[in-house]
Amino acid sequence: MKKLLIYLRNYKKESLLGPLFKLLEAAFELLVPLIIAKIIDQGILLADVPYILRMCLILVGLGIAGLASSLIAQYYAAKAAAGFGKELRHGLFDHIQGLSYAEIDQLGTSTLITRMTSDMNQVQSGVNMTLRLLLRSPFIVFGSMIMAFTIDFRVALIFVTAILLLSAVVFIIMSWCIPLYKKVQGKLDQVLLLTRENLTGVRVIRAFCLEQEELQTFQESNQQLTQVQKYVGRIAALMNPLTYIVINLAVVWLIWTGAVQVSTGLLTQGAVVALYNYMSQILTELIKLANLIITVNKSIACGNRIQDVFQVSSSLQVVSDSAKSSKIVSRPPAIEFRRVQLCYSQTGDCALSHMDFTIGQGETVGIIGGTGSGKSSLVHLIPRFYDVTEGEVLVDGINVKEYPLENLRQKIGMVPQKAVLFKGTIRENLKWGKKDATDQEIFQALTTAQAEEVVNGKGGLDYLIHQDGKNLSGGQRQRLTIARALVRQPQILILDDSASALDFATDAALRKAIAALDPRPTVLIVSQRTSSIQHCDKIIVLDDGQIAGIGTNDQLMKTCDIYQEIYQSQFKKEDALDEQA
Ligand SMILES: Nc1ncnc2c1ncn2[C@@H]1O[C@H](COP(=O)(O)OP(=O)(O)OP(=O)(O)O)[C@@H](O)[C@H]1O
Repeated sequence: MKKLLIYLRNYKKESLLGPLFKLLEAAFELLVPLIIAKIIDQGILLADVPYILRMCLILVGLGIAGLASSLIAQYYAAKAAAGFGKELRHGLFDHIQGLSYAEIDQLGTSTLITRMTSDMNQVQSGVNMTLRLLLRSPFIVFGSMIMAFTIDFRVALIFVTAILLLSAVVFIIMSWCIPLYKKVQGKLDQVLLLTRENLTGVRVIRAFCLEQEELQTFQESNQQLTQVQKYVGRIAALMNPLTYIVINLAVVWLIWTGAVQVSTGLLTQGAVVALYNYMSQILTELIKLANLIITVNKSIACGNRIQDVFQVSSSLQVVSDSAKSSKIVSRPPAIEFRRVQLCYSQTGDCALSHMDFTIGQGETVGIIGGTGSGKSSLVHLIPRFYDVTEGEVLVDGINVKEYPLENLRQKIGMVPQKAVLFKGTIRENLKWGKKDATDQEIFQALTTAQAEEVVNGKGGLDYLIHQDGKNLSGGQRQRLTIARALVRQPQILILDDSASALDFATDAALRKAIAALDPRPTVLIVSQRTSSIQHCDKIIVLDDGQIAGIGTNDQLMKTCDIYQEIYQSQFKKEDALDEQA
């Protein structure tokens, strides 16, 4: 958590002025009981009305000065906390963006969202409250005690006893609560995970009539969260009654001792009232301090969760110097896999092994294989979404690890399996491919992607896409994501099963348009359909993470059993469908 405080560096002035003005406010407050004592002992006792009025004016002055100091302190503390929150959020977001898929998979998106939102808010309010109360409350508590000592030594010992007892109560309750706050945030992660999965998968859940089961699972998770929250809440709720008991006993003891001292003439009535006021101030401040400690502890628990994310460093070792990556190699293969192995976890089986092949410049290569055979894993290695466990992946003759990440990814147009679009206009979405793309360039890409009619049908590039592209069909989304990748005119175009929602005719037209591009990119088409890849220059057949065959359609039909099986099963099906039609 301490390391996060670096994000306050641009708010040093505010972080200093906030607590200082709070101290000033506290100092004014500490003077009030003394003035009241004077009004009682001198003004009321001697019936000196002008003196009473003068003192009342001083009280009003102290009140106004205290209020002004408090407002200024709140302003600076809020400014520092909001600024801290903004910079920390920015820093965390930036850090997460730099992580590879492997770390993001390992952490999980739900917990990252909780850490970016709920944890972040908690840390921000912790900083705000700390700046306002961390100095003020102890200052009032010890200031009141010192003031009590200046009034009467024996009575002041009551203060010392009360403060020691109160500190013990606060300490015990806090040590009980702190570990539980972390647990609460963990349970919150689970609830968020379920919420997220249910909201994104709502159609599937309804299609399978699983609403009741999902509701049940959610209720169980929510119940667990509530139980931990209630348990912590009950312990934390002990704080106020216990502190009130201690303080009220101390007040009774104080009034008793004070009354005895007044009757023996050792203390004035005004002094007893002042001591009583100091005791009340201590009570108020200790309650604030206890709340501060609760908030700070929650913030520390949340801050540590954020810190944990910062501690996860990216496994992608990125080079910043582009000298090596820009060296000229004469007509190297566009892509080369050398003895590549990829294992997602150290213990589990490898998703890919013994991958050895080259893809020439401008070649169109199909990648086919059963479900889970490693097709997506293979193409993810090219833009370095994941790093190989063993071997090398080369682009234009250079190991992908030797490229600055941006240079490498600039070369590649990636169309992922899931067509993801963002809230915004079609134009904004397509400009993700190339920031300064003109409408003409966008329309060229749309034409190649067979998406021009989609855009025209929606009234043009200013059509507003809803979150996750919900107002578009699956096929429309796919065409737009293909166009987005084409806008940047990539050297390498990867279509990861991204034409699955297109009908055969559109799929064929798309392949034809891509083949006609000038300059012609190197194209990798991942597909489950033989019809989509059979005309490729080369086809790589994967089986259980290994290469089962490489060659053209004709070669593979003679040499690769797996390819023959896939081909025959699909063509029989398509023939049957044709007959039915
Ligand atoms: N992020 C990941 N973490 C752990 N294992 C993964 C991850 N992604 C894929 N795998 C595993 O790697 C293997 C290959 O998966 P991959 O997605 O590459 O297959 P695929 O051929 O593209 O499948 P499909 O055609 O169904 O999309 C599978 O066993 C899968 O469970």
